[in-house]
Amino acid sequence: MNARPTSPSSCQNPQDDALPFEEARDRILAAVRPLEAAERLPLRTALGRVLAHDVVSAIDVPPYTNSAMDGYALRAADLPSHTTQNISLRLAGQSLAGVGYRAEIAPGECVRITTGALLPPGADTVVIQEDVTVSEGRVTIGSGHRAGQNIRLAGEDLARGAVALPRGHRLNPADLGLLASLGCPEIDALRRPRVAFLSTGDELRGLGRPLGEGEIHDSNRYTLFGALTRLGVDVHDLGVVPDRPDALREAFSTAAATHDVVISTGGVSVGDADHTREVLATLGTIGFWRIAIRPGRPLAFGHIGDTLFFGLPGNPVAVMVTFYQLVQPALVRLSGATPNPRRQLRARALEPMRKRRGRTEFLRGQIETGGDGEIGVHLTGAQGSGVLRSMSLADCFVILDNDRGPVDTGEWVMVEPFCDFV
Ligand SMILES: Nc1nc2c(c(=O)[nH]1)N[C@H]1C(S)=C(S)[C@@H](COP(=O)(O)OP(=O)(O)OC[C@H]3O[C@@H](n4cnc5c(N)ncnc54)[C@H](O)[C@@H]3O)O[C@H]1N2
Ligand code: MOO
Repeated sequence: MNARPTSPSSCQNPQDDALPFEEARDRILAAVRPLEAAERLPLRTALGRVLAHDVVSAIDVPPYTNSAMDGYALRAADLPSHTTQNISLRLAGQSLAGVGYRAEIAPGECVRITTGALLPPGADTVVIQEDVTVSEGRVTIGSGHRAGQNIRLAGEDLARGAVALPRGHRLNPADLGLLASLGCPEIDALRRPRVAFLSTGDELRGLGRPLGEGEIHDSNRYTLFGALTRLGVDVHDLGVVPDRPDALREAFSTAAATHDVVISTGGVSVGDADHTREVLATLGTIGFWRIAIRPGRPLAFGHIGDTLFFGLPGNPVAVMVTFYQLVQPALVRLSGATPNPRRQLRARALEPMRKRRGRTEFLRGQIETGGDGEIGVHLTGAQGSGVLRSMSLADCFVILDNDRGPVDTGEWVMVEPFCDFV
């Protein structure tokens, strides 16, 4: 019996060895061993770096009990006990930020205090200055105050000996401030993954040169540069390599010798000039090379020695989708960082969406929030895997899973907002 002919573009081909998306992602993650080497860095150069150890606070934060407002510090026991009664306290002195009032406040006394100033001994409550009248060295306070109000207790943000930030945390601007508040001038960070990337393709031209017939500008090295730089890895652009097996072999093996990860784009499909897979197979091992996703179906994942190799497809949006969905999680794991869960939200499709069953599709969309707070999503234009403009306009992926068919307006879909990872 003759074999049934299959369409080359079909993803439902029964002989198709394309891996389901989740399996591909899990297999890649399982192949990654996090880096362990650490280096000591001054605090200001540590932005975006991953902590090699827990940071334990050597002090209380705040370091002393202080006032949260400008006003008068007093004993709660002196506050009026009845709702209608006023009290009058003797103004004994002042406590300013940096110059505290050291004496004990006696019953019937209060002290002028500014925000952040040390709370004098004996005081446990602050009444804001707008709520008092001051005359001839006495302060009159009405009702409606609460014992302990407007006080920041020593150690209430962070007690001495507590873990301020855990190993694996990637430092953001707030963390730099937190570490500064603990008095840490430097931290131990994990070594950054060294990542090389290159383009393959004889049609590619650099920027600033006019295009000849059949030539295009190389955009993949720019999207990858941006995405890798944002991720905080150590980035090395190895340029464009010609579509020749010997040139690719030389480029891949040199890159693998000095990098933790090598990413190529182009040449992974079945065309006559697509040599990435065969070259990878001669230099190392291929884990798999076809995934049931769109865009990004041909993707050669493997190893050259200990180096992870990602042969991404050439189409510019396929590069971005496979990078964010498969490469980036692997790089986060390699860098020793605790991954942030990616939030997926349910949104109403604001237009029909084409979808073929049997593969996971990543469409480019924009989130809209209606007056009732309901989230909707529309597409940002043509969804071809070469159309970068619709990627550039997008603020989310619309993720249509394997078993889903075409989507009608008004149906629920899942969206992944870019703010979590792009
Ligand atoms: N007969 C088949 N043809 C194709 C299949 C298939 O299964 N059977 N798969 C298609 C899919 S899906 C994709 S994705 C592409 C992937 O092909 P390659 O990885 O071999 O990529 P190229 O052919 O080298 O390039 C594809 C496309 O992208 C442009 N490109 C490449 N590099 C860059 C770059 N650095 N900057 C901008 N644009 C780039 C290139 O000019 C092509 O237009 O294969 C399909 N074909
Ligand atoms: O799946 Mo390919 O990535 O359509 O372009």
